[in-house]
Amino acid sequence: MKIIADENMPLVEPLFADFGELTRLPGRQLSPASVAEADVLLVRSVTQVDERLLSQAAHLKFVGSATIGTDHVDQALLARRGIRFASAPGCNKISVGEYVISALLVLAERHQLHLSGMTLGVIGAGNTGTAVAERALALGMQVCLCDPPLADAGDPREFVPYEVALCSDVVSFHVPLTREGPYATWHLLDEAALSVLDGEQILINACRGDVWDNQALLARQLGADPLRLVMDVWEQEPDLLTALIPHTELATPHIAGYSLEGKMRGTYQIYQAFCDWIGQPAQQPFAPLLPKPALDRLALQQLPDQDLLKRLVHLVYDVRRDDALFRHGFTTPADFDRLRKHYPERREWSSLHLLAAEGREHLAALGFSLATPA
Ligand SMILES: NC(=O)C1=CN([C@@H]2O[C@H](COP(=O)(O)OP(=O)(O)OC[C@H]3O[C@@H](n4cnc5c(N)ncnc54)[C@H](O)[C@@H]3O)[C@@H](O)[C@H]2O)C=CC1
Ligand SMILES: O=C(O)C(=O)[C@H](O)COP(=O)(O)O
Repeated sequence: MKIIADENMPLVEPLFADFGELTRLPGRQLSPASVAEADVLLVRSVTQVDERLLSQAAHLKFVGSATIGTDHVDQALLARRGIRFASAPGCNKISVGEYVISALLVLAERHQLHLSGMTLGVIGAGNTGTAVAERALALGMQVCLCDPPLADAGDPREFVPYEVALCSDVVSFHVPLTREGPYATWHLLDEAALSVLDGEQILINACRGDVWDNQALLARQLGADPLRLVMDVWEQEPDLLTALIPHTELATPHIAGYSLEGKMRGTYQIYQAFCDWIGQPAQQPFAPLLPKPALDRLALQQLPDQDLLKRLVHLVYDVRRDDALFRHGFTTPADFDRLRKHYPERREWSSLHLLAAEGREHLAALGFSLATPA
């Protein structure tokens, strides 16, 4: 079996080498010729899996994308050609949740805001949106959810219309990119939506760049009442509207989901789907594949208040690191891909085991691991 895999996927060798001949290639440069002989294709979000790419791939039987988003894959084409497709739903939802909370803690300090009591509108209440909502609730924020598809499908949670969610102090977007249908998300934040916002509001995009009209946003930022923006994703990555960057509070190169755990879970979920497809049990367990974190144990001597929580969160992951790397290291589209390829290790909060006498439920609700006294 010939397996072609994106060079930026972790764990491919230990999980897939036994199944055939493995070739690793840069995902953005995959061409019809390079995948022509493939039986199995393993990609990330930068590879457009479409008619053109698969035009010579006569033997292809399985495509796996180690990502949550699937807008880069023509799934109807794969179905027509009888090619099995698997993505990795939820694989990096914790990473996205932690990115958003780190960003909120940074902005709260910068603008002297008290998160507890502030309102958060979550647009898209699936895996990542829920991960954000749960952590924000644990910080005392008032959360409202906007998700018309789930509301229409009878999800028992309470939902508000988009216009209502847009009035929140913080509005965080977690929708898939869709261009058609009643719930299309392309340019969900357009000139009209921007016109109802005021400059005190914080807007976060950690889903897909095209969900926000970047030109309309730049026009808004150049006016008298700019918004407080946190942008992880951009229209036309990696060739983005660079003029926007100086008008953001935090800017990063599409790494919200890049915790080590999140990336590894993505490959692992594809491995599970692949094993299921070939009718074999997934032999390898996930936990032993994760390396030990540099910092894994800490004892707390006081109740974890907002300030201590902020310090704990930023001990594990501080979004300002990624913002600084991006602001200083990004000039050309190639830099965008380089920063992503050489992304420094980042662990999830659960990698830190806290020994705490008080506030254990609160720490657990945020996603830290609790250590048991020796
Ligand atoms: N920046 C990054 O690194 C990452 C970005 N993503 C992006 O985030 C997106 C969301 O991820 P998940 O939450 O895991 O997906 P999900 O599929 O679990 O949830 C998406 C939710 O959005 C809702 N939705 C769809 N159209 C909507 C609309 N017009 N208005 C409001 N809600 C709408 C859906 O009903 C669904 O509940 C992914 O599709 C992916 O594109 C995901 C992971 C990492
Ligand atoms: O999972 C998703 O969806 C994402 O957006 C990924 O985190 C993006 O990572 P790459 O696939 O572009 O490496």
